[in-house]
Amino acid sequence: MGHIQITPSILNADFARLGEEVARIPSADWIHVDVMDNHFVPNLTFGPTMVESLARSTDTPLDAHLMIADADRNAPAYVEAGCGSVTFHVEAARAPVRLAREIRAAGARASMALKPATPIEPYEDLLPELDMLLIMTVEPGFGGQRFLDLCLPKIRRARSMMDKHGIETWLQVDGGVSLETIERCAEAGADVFVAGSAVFSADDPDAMVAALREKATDAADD
Ligand SMILES: O=C(CO)[C@@H](O)[C@H](O)COP(=O)(O)O
Ligand SMILES: [Fe+2]
Repeated sequence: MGHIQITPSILNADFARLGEEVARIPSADWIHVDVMDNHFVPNLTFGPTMVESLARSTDTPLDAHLMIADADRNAPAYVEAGCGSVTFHVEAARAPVRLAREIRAAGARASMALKPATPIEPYEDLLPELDMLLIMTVEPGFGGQRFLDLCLPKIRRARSMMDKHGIETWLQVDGGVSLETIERCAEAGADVFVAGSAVFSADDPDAMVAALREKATDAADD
């Protein structure tokens, strides 16, 4: 398991003041940017041009979560836009191995996401091709949804597969992560935590990042 990292999602931030919003969370390890195309998910956010501007406005690396169709064709633009990590959904990729290799070759960390109903087992042999696996803990598309406990066994199974293969792939969880749910995720083996509404609805977002980090670290150490 890697060290605990907190990656706040800007989905619930004020899009008209994104630079200032990101500046409110200096202790974030990454900034999680949710790209939605109103096709793969029923919601629309922003594309590579805006992501490129955001990348230029902060020293914190960007973690792009692409909820877009035809990931094979569309994902490389987010490496070019300056993201340090690019996550595509396996449900939207025709050739996930080729795409992961392309993202790595272009200079970013390659990551693959699974929706709650997508099993991990068919992808076990593919894990060494990835720098990170994202297990969604809500149906992708919206912030502020309730955490799905039914995803916890999949997180445990993914962590044992990684241990079995002796690989350092990070295991990220995304959706409904809060002070109430983060311990369960860390105990199950997650080490990278996306939190959107928990961080941006807090009076002090950076203090919330610290509180989430402390809870996850304590749970992972137990
Ligand atoms: O990818 C998504 C939603 O599809 C997430 O990144 C959410 O934006 C996280 O928000 P919260 O569930 O933490 O409010
Ligand atoms: Fe996300």
